[in-house]
Amino acid sequence: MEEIGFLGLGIMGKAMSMNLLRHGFKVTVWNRTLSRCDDLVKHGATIGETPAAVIKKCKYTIAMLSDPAAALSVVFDQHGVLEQICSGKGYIDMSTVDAETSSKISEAIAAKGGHFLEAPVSGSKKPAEDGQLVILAAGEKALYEAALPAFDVLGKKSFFLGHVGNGAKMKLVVNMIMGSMMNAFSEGLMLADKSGLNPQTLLDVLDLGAIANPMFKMKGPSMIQSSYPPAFPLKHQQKDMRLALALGDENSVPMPVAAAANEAFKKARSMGLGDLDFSAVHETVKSSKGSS
Ligand SMILES: NC(=O)C1=CN([C@@H]2O[C@H](COP(=O)(O)OP(=O)(O)OC[C@H]3O[C@@H](n4cnc5c(N)ncnc54)[C@H](OP(=O)(O)O)[C@@H]3O)[C@@H](O)[C@H]2O)C=CC1
Ligand SMILES: O=CCCC(=O)O
Repeated sequence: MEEIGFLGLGIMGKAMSMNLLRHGFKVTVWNRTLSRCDDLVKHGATIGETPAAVIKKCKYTIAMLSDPAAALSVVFDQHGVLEQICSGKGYIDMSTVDAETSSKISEAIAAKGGHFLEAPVSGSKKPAEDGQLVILAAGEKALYEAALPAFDVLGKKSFFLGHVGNGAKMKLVVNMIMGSMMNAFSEGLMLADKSGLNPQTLLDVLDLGAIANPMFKMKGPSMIQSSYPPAFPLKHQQKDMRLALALGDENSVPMPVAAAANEAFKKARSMGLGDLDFSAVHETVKSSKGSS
């Protein structure tokens, strides 16, 4: 595969672009805070001064950005993707955004003769480092097939879900379920503790039963210690809950559990916990009245 551009070197983007470098891909990177490129340069990456410069140099460019506003800014703003995208060049946005944002980007890129694929991912920092992501792609099938050599390095499984928007929707449904589960898990840990049970024993019981899952196993011990090192920032989970609830509105789907979970994530953000891991929502349960 030709040289790959990579825009956005946060928790996920840094891990993913490092993985591409380790597997022999030539990678040109850009990040809004340019100093974040330094580590990648030490591992063989080249720096692009702007998103447009990266697009000009590379046949394919991946983006991994915070949210819809960031994804749109990198494409539409001065020195953005649109200034250099053209026929024969592909843009693959792996950020978690809503379908409308993906469609706006897709239409603008197509109008310039470029090619677009949305490909949000399931899996957090460690699966990104280990190339074990689940890739939820939608858009131009030919670009999906061209991207497979990179996707095979980045993930353990790739899905092609049809037209643009389906990848975004699938990702938001998955994260809505995950955010709702996290709140139930947090309340369960608190209930066990406050009713005189050992929360670690609860983790052991859960891990042997029908609801055993990697998230509980990985996050539980840290939550018991009130430790929330950011693998998936809470502010992004709350963004995903907000976008998922909007998707529910569009489709007249009642989602009272997700709405309650979103309120807890919003409360956590108001407590200044947005940059911690999304499991820090546990602090909102601990801070509730009567849980001194
Ligand atoms: N962390 C996780 O477990 C997972 C995250 N995701 C999704 O992946 C995306 C990235 O997540 P993650 O890496 O954790 O997030 P981070 O907050 O670690 O990184 C966000 C990236 O977006 C960039 N950015 C933010 N705002 C702008 C802007 N206005 N213009 C240009 N660049 C901007 C940041 O640049 P700068 O360094 O300058 O701030 C940084 O490169 C998000 O959509 C998230 O929902 C998906 C799966 C798992
Ligand atoms: O969007 C991030 C979700 C994190 C995960 O899938 O474990």
